[in-house]
Amino acid sequence: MLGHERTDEQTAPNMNSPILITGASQRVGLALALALAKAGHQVVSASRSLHAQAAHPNIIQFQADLTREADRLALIEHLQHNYDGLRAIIHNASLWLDDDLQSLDTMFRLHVEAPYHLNLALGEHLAKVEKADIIHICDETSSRGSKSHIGYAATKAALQNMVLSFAEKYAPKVRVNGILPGLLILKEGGDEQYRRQTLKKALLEFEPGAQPLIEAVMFLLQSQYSTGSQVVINGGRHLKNRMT
Ligand SMILES: NC(=O)C1=CN([C@@H]2O[C@H](COP(=O)(O)OP(=O)(O)OC[C@H]3O[C@@H](n4cnc5c(N)ncnc54)[C@H](OP(=O)(O)O)[C@@H]3O)[C@@H](O)[C@H]2O)C=CC1
Ligand SMILES: Nc1nc2c(c(=O)[nH]1)N=C([C@H](O)[C@@H](O)CO)CN2
Repeated sequence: MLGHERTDEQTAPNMNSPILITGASQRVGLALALALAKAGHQVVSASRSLHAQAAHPNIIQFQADLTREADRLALIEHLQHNYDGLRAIIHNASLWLDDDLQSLDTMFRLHVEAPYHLNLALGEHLAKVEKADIIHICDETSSRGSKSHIGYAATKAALQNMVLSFAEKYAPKVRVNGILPGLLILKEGGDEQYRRQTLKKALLEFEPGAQPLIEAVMFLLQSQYSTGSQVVINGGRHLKNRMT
């Protein structure tokens, strides 16, 4: 289901090869979709919910639960039948769930199965565009694990590993890279103690918001010589409190 149809009088910028962003109904993904739209890109945003704030002439919202194969197939068909190609796919959709078997299954479907399925199905559509990119939004936690979010860190590690495989599979027409954030935006409603503890985990002790990720995406979209790479944006967290 489309949430925001462009009216005819609106200029159709680059309508024939949009950027697909998964999980752009809120927070980082929404800010990224708006930044890309304002930069002149046509954006298709796929999330379970539609968001009024994502209403922009360059943004088409497509309602999909990406843990469901049927929804992914509908999204793939929409992209293949309505556009000449794809400029990029940005796998941002994610759930940061506490550990239990059901949550692990859900996060595997969202962080691993969905990007795997969409990348395999849309590789040829990407290759139709002069310069095409796939960007996996991972998490720098994967490099060290997380005792409080074991399933989340493991599934994000799998997402990070797929950067390597798809970079080799799709070179040279499609570039595939990962972005590894540390803290970006804290969850709403968290307590002050958690906030202070989290900020202190990095050398740069502040909550940066979506901007570092937007900047990393803009870099990768214009980069001519990056594939199979990881862009880390973690405020120096890997250097804090080292056993020197
Ligand atoms: N926030 C942070 O500090 C950090 C974030 N990251 C990563 O950055 C990215 C953005 O983070 P953030 O904005 O906080 O993420 P949020 O958890 O706030 O939002 C995730 C997005 O994914 C979508 N989503 C969730 N489940 C599904 C589903 N089944 N199908 C389709 N879409 C789904 C949500 O939309 P809807 O519910 O409408 O489906 C939402 O738009 C994520 O990949 C996250 O893992 C990494 C490190 C730190
Ligand atoms: N999908 C999400 N992934 C992550 C989130 C989030 O809100 N949604 N939040 C974090 C934390 O902010 C963490 O980086 C610091 O505690 C990690 N991933």
